[in-house]
Amino acid sequence: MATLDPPHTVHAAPKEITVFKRQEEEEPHSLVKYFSVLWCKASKKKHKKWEGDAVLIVKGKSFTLKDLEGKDIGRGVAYKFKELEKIEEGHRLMIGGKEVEVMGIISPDDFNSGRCFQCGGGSSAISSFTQAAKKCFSNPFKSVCKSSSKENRLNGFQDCRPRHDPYAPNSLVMSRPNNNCQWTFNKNCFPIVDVVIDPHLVYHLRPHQREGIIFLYECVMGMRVNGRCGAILADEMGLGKTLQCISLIWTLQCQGPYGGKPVIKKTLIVTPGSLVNNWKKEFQKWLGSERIKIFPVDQDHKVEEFTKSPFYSVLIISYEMLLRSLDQIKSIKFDLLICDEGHRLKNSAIKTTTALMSLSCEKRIILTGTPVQNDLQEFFALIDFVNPGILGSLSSYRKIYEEPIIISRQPSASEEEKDLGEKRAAELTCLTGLFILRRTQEVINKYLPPKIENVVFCRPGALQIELYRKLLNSQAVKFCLRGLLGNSPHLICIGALKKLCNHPCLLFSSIKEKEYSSTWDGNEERTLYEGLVDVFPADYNPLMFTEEESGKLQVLLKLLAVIHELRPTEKVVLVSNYTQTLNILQEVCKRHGYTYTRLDGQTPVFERQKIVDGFNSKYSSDFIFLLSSKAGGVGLNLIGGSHLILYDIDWNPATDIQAMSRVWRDGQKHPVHIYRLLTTGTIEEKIYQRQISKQDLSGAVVDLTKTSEHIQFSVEELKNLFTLHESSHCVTHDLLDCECTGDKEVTGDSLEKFPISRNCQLGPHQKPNSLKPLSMSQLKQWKHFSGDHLNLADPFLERIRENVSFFFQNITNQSTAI
Ligand SMILES: Nc1ncnc2c1ncn2[C@@H]1O[C@H](COP(=O)(O)OP(=O)(O)OP(=O)(O)O)[C@@H](O)[C@H]1O
Ligand SMILES: [Mg+2]
Repeated sequence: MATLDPPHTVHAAPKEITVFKRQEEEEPHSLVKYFSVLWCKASKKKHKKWEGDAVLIVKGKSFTLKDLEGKDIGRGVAYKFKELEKIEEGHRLMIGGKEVEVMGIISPDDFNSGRCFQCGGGSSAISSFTQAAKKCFSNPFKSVCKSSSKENRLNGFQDCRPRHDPYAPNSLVMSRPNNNCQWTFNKNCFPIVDVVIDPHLVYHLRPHQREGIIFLYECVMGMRVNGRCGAILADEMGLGKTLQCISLIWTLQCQGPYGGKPVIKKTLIVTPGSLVNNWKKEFQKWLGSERIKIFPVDQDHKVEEFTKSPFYSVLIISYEMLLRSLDQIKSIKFDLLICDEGHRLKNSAIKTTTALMSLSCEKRIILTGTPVQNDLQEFFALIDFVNPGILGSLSSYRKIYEEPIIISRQPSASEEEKDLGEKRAAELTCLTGLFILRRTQEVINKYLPPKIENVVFCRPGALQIELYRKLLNSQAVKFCLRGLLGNSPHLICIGALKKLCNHPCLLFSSIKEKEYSSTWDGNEERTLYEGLVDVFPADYNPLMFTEEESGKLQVLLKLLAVIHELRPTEKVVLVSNYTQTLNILQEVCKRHGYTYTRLDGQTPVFERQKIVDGFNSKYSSDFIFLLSSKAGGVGLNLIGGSHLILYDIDWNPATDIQAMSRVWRDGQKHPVHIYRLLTTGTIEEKIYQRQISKQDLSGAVVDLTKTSEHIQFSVEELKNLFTLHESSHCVTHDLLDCECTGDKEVTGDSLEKFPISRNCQLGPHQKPNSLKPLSMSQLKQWKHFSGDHLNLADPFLERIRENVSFFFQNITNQSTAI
């Protein structure tokens, strides 16, 4: 057995312990002890040059030395393990060629949570804060205000009063800074003045928004994590993150706790292009146009204008425009930075993130409706953006948090690994929870009208079935199922099936397009389309499509007709993921004389808000809003519509959820009806099942940027995808293990009684999330019945039943529904 260090004695003697390389000699059940130590390379010098802090872990005869970034810097097995047993504070030992001095004992709890790594590592701000807060603090007024200017200062602020009455009923008063904060931020010893939110705003605030404003205020004022001024407001969609920010900006721009001096002068709001005008509108809605001067950047209003004028205090700019005007933006001193839909900053390497990181502004807020904790790397990027360095370097974060957490989630993890991973996750949540706030939709449910959600399984038309069979018999599909051909041919097959489900004419157009194409891709696609044209009538013209050819289109038409008839003043949002499908839906609107408006990827950004406002206005004559979910999903308010029809389905549940929450939100006056149309027995059902199956959610990366190209399929899965179930009323119901035969209305418990929990990587410390996709077991709790069911209480469903094989329905806020 080799020894790493030959035994020798040094005067004043740290004891050398002989170490063996072999770890297996470790005693399995021996107690683990942890010590904080200083370490340096072994030398005989009297005055040591200590290299740094480290954590020593001793288990029986074996030990590991880790630096504060969590990296192993020494490990081995001790020969004289009695020495290890007796370690105490002040001891010096030689281990693994290093000399260590024991500074103290670390409790297993501090090790398991990872707290012991924080004191020298990235989270110093937090630990020094908690330590400082615990210490008895001398009043900064006493110590600092002895200067000769003290009296002048106090005189100057003698009649410093809060801007609004803090004692008025219902007033919303911000927390006063504690001594520690004053020490850092009130060096001039200004008297403390209450910061009170403008009663004009408070009047409108929901309780969760009041709390949200206090949270944001405390974060940006450095009151939650000492010296750090960042926050992430991750409230679910539609909870009014905009109003909370507007209230904060207005408050900080006029008031401050130190002598009443305003905290900020200029604010930068960066947002997706389609929401620039939405921000403008919200400012006007809540503050009118006089109180605060905002400057939305668009084609006619360039950043220079803002730079030159002292008049404006808030610059609203799109992410794209920000990159183009970065130099100008950098020359302006912003005191507050708000990144709306800030989930896009989850990648620290992308230009937008580096550009925003380069701004010197310390008070940074990310707004996002998407949960931030499902991917630990993305989580780090967001945290590091708002509070740079707070979790240490990326490499130490990986060692201390990410690795143990991921290891603990693997099926092969030992009890010890599971325990460590859980504790590290809990600690990470606890640290970051100081400046992340997420509330779920439930907090506003009671202010919203009922929501009636329906999943409608539409019978495919005869032509659709024939074409579907033929596609499944094609060479291309057979090759896919044998795992042959590279270049993702399955995506082409899936695409063709999805088009067919929407309408056969879409497939026809693709076939015709490819007929003349000579690329390799084209060849592949041709094998898929072989012989298909013969199935269509000889004189088939896709522009003259008939409505009976698509099961979903027939259902859609009947739905539109019944809505028009029974609710003549209500409007419909009609959503598809595809521009070509929207073209067909638009044509249908024309044919039937339905007035419509449309927003898709081609709609110029500056026109979007106009279109949205037009539709939401009570004077609008548009009956239908045609929306491309990918283009217009995020952030839009379409409360003018109270019926939302999802014509097709996306692999990513987040895209569909985004679209659905455009109408069921604050300001909606009518009960909301949501219809998700799926073609029975086809790939659409499979995609839906994939959306709701537990297995798919275990990774739970619910993210708008993930598309079907990122999804890997096994041959087994492809076989399932490429099967048509012609005899089933509803394959999804067949999979539910439900005893009913669909001939009577079956109802489980209401969905609201069923808390839904998302498997996020940080473990079970999150609250359930109401806007997450359903799971199979939750779907089983929905009312469900076949299309042949006798008494349908819902007049809308009654009208479409002829073309429908099965329904699922769930009602939220039931009291006044339908
Ligand atoms: N207290 C309130 N009273 C009435 N309406 C409100 C209130 N708060 C917000 N709203 C309205 O609710 C709608 C949704 O708000 P907002 O757009 O800020 O949501 P959000 O949290 O940003 O959602 P998303 O994540 O989808 O962007 C807006 O029309 C807004 O004016
Ligand atoms: Mg928003």
